[in-house]
Amino acid sequence: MTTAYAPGSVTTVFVPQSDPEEGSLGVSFAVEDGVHATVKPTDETVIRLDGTVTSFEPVAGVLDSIGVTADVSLEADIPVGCGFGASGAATLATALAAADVFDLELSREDVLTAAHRAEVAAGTGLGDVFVQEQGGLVWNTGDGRDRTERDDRIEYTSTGGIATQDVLRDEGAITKVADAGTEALSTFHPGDSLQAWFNASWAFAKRTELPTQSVEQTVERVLDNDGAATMAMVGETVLATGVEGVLDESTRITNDGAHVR
Ligand SMILES: Nc1ncnc2c1ncn2[C@@H]1O[C@H](COP(=O)(O)OP(=O)(O)O)[C@@H](O)[C@H]1O
Ligand SMILES: CC(C)(COP(=O)(O)O)[C@@H](O)C(=O)O
Repeated sequence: MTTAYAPGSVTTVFVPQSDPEEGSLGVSFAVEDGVHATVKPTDETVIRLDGTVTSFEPVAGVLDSIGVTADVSLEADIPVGCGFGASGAATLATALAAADVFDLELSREDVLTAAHRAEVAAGTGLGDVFVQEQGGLVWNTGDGRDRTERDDRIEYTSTGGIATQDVLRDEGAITKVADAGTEALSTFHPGDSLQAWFNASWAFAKRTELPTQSVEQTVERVLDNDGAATMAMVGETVLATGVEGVLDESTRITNDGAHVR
């Protein structure tokens, strides 16, 4: 058996593209907490999340696409379904571990492409795995993907999940995301402070109408404490910078990409 790890990632702003092959436009960063996948060859695929058997469409899909069946044990340090890209991290870590344990002739690029296609096919992600593969702050504002290393501390509170599949299938929501996202991305400068970018991201998030009341109230609490905050796309999660001890949890941007352990 082989265990691989992929960091979670947070998307602040995104703009879906009509051809999903290269991923969406947007600004995301990888976080220290992620998903560990232990893969053992078996006759029939079984997927467990933190010890409980579960269906996990992109994980099952990536195994299918590379032509193997396996017992997959996922351990998540991040909440699943809350905008930390747990689906992408689980899929990428599973693909990396499977390529290793089955001794497949797959390059890292092949593994990444398989994980991305499985995420797109399941409707659970549009580009998270490209961020998780490399780590750091990763953006694509229309001129291709670019990356910088950062180690900002982030506070967050998750109050619930939002199924990414439901949002991506909602044409009205996606039109608002694309309009507001395109405008926000035109103001992105990689050297700017995270505080400035979170403020721009929150203006984007409000225009998408995705923030719930609980997200709005939590963002207000951060602003009242002189920090900046925004919503993780797509989950009922608030991310904050420039505050200490205001939200429940903390993590950091990580510059380490996914790897076999
Ligand atoms: N216990 C669970 N809670 C939430 N999602 C789960 C669970 N077990 C498996 N899943 C799967 O995890 C995936 C979550 O994907 P998504 O909504 O994109 O979340 P995230 O923002 O964490 O990537 C879905 O494919 C869902 O079926
Ligand atoms: C915004 C999103 C589609 C969301 O995904 P998740 O973190 O899985 O909720 C992301 O994958 C992206 O491509 O920018």
